[in-house]
Amino acid sequence: MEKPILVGLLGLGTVGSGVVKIIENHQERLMHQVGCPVQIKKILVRDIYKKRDVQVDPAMLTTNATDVIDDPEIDVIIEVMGGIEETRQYLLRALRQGKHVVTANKDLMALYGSELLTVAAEHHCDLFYEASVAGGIPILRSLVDGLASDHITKLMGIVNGTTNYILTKMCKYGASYEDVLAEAQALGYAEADPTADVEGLDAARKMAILARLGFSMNIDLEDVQVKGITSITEEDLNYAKRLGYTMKLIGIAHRNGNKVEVSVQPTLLPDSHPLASVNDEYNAVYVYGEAVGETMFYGPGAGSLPTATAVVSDLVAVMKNMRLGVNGHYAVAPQYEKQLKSPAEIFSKYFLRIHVKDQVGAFAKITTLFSERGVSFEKILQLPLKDNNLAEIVIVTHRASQQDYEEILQQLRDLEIVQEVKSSYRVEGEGK
Ligand SMILES: NC(=O)C1=CN([C@@H]2O[C@H](COP(=O)(O)OP(=O)(O)OC[C@H]3O[C@@H](n4cnc5c(N)ncnc54)[C@H](OP(=O)(O)O)[C@@H]3O)[C@@H](O)[C@H]2O)C=CC1
Ligand SMILES: N[C@@H](CC=O)C(=O)O
Ligand code: NA
Repeated sequence: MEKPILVGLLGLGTVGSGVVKIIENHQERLMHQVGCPVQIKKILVRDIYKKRDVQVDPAMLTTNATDVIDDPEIDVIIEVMGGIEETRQYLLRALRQGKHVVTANKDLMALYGSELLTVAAEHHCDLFYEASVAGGIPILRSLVDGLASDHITKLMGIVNGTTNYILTKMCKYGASYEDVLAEAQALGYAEADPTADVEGLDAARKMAILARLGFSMNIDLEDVQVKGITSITEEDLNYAKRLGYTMKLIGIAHRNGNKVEVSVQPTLLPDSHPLASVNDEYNAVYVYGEAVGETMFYGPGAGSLPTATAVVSDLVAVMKNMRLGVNGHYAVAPQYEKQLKSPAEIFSKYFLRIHVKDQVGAFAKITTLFSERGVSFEKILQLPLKDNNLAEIVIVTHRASQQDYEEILQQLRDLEIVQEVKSSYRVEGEGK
């Protein structure tokens, strides 16, 4: 029997437990693929006495990272503990000792991916991170390998399982935000601190990673415009339904030449749009390449076994490379200079809901602001509110530049007849 490849696991939570199960249950298949057994030797946790939903030999558990990272017999470190600074130090230490790394950590890869990949390359190590974006969907591998020959100009998708789960349950069943967030946490979809999910930061991190790989540009997290789902109201969801839209948290990365825009924001999609029917914790990423045209990748974006599948597949890739005596990192070698688009160069349709004083000429004043900037309406509704002196106006515009639209919003807020701008969302798909 060949000597096993020994693995050190950092973390035994939702994803770590899935990794242990897959390595145990698929041992024969892994043997076939790689030609030698694989075995987890040590596992770092915070609390070795915690009750877990996977059985491991208690002697494997440790609360001392050194026991895992500095063990000379361990060839590969799988990091599924989360966190940024401490974790970054652990992985740098592992790479500098020549250990290969597999991680599911988008927080870390979005901020320090370039540094870690550089150190990995310097030490001839693999550093794979497929699970970090869209859980079980092999999207990074598809961008790096499957679409390697193409020039990708657009990436758009649902890349956060927690918020998609929440929006699905709120839109379809009228569930309350708090209840469904608690469900998503119990199901293991949410981050340890779900603020990153609901405020759009988790999706922004994933979009930065996707755009970096897809466009071969050094896209930083701060280049991503971010808005989360916390301010979406029941009224907005009702109007969306009435107008034939579905609300989704959508990430978009788009380039025209060297000019790029990357954003994450709640977006209204026509019900017929392919992303509108991606529900629950599922994710989907639409990729447009100049030669291939449209492609779409769909699958579970969060959860124990789906995410662990991506982690263990990365482990298989590492083990194959070890056996071949090569290493093939997902290089971050920016080939194109990045230039962010200005707000005047970013175009979209918009949904706007405002409360105005129900006075003669109010409507005309509002439409004038739009027409002065050449922004026309696709849909418009005006309804009386319970307070008889107020009316609710809902507008869906045709495409407008972000700059024009934001200036219109500012001018609307300054109008005496406008009581409040209640909500505003990007609208994608169909129409001019
Ligand atoms: N959950 C999901 O669906 C997905 C998660 N990810 C990413 O995978 C990673 C893990 O997520 P998940 O499994 O959900 O997280 P969990 O909170 O379920 O698990 C984290 C594990 O790491 C251990 N741990 C955390 N911090 C430390 C520390 N400082 N020292 C020692 N042990 C520590 C915990 O120990 P203990 O058990 O003792 O508390 C726990 O076992 C994160 O980076 C996450 O973003 C990526 C894709 C999907
Ligand atoms: N919290 C994340 C987990 C996977 O990345 C999500 O909900 O998508
Ligand atoms: Na993935």
